[in-house]
Amino acid sequence: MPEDPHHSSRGSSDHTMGMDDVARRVLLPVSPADDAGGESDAAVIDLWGQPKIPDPFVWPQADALASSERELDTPVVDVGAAMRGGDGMRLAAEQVAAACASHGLFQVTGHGLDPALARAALDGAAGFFRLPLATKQRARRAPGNVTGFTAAHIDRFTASLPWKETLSFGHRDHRTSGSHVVVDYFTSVLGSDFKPLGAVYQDYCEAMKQVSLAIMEVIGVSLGVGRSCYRDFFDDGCSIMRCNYYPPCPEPERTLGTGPHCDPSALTLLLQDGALDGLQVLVDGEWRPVRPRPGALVVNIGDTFMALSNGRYRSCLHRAVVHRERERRSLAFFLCPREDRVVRPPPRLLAAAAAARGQDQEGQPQQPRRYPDFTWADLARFTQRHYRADARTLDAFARWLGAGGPNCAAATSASQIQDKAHQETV
Ligand SMILES: C=C1C[C@]23C[C@@]1(O)CC[C@H]2[C@]1(C)CCC[C@@](C)(C(=O)O)[C@H]1[C@@H]3C(=O)O
Ligand SMILES: O=C(O)CCC(=O)C(=O)O
Ligand SMILES: [Fe+2]
Repeated sequence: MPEDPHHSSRGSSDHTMGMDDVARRVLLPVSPADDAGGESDAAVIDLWGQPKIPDPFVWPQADALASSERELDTPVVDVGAAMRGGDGMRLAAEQVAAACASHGLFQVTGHGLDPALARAALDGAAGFFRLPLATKQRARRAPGNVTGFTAAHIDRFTASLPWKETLSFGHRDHRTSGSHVVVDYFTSVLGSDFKPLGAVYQDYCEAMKQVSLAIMEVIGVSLGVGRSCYRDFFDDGCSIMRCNYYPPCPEPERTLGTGPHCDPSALTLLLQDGALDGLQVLVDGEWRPVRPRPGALVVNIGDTFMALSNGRYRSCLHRAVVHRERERRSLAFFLCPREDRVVRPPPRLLAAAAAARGQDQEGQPQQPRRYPDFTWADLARFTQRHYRADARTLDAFARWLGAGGPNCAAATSASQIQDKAHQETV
């Protein structure tokens, strides 16, 4: 790491900073007017050593309610065996179909991710979040943009703040883009000292992209549209990589690291660090933990894929809790289509579904569509500018599009129907 993490610009350089000292300060806006957007002045609040969490971090009771002790039963899919075809693919497709039709989450092994690269990516995140706030702020997220560094999303929201820091950046395959976009991002916003860290994440993203495409082959088989249908759709996609850092929290039962939501993207590959759990999925009214399995990636369906499967595969409703004594890190790779690609279920999927219901001959040649056509650019804009991603993003987005979407003033008010606590503009 280019800067000495033990030297803090946060005024606490008189003690040695360890892992547990990372990022216990968040930015709080000076006045409500600062929330309107733009590069506002911000005050710094030190969370370290506070006996209680500041009010904006307190989540409404319903969201913070108890977690179940019962681990979620998730299939472990060997994607390496699936790629070899035959029984491996058949079994994988069955496992994926069952998980995605119920809660939308499964785990993957046989993915070929180099453990040394996984370790470098996790350690790189630990090192980054240990840096002085002023250094991290060089990558500060610009208003309306998903990429960059944020502390508790304080620049976007005023209530139900998540107890976390994040660093997000876009990825486009080196193969299709011809450039190393992640390396370029790190060097341009953080400086050339960060080129090696950028290279780690460039490699990590390339690996995650390949695993995602392999999973798309399995998903295609599981939905009866063949191996290449969804793989080809995402081949030239752009994705988002997010490093999540959850500091220890004095009142973990009153706040959340990441609130209840469905990922707006298509597919998420999550790497959890160590044995500390935090990710939970809502099943039959209970928040069930997904315990980290050594070497496995957690995979979940997002809203964009739910639309691409015409609602057959469920976007996974999940959240992340925090801990009193221990910090937690996770790396999320969000697979997204190319911004301008139209998201609509493949005709073969709609026809097969209609045939299964005996409607292919006359009357209704295709299964009715559950969601309108959209582009990832529009959904991304909706979640960054008009709506805080939650459990109902896709339906709210469909209503917003119905009211005119990005081109219509009325559409903005349509996006404001939701719960005030969850709806803030940037
Ligand atoms: C497109 C996106 C929006 C969020 C990041 C992501 O890339 C995918 C997941 C979304 C998010 C994590 C869902 C929970 C709420 C959120 C605000 C967060 O707590 O980080 C979401 C992200 C966002 O930055 O809007
Ligand atoms: O940290 C986790 O386990 C989950 C994070 C998450 O859901 C997200 O970043 O979208
Ligand atoms: Fe998520």
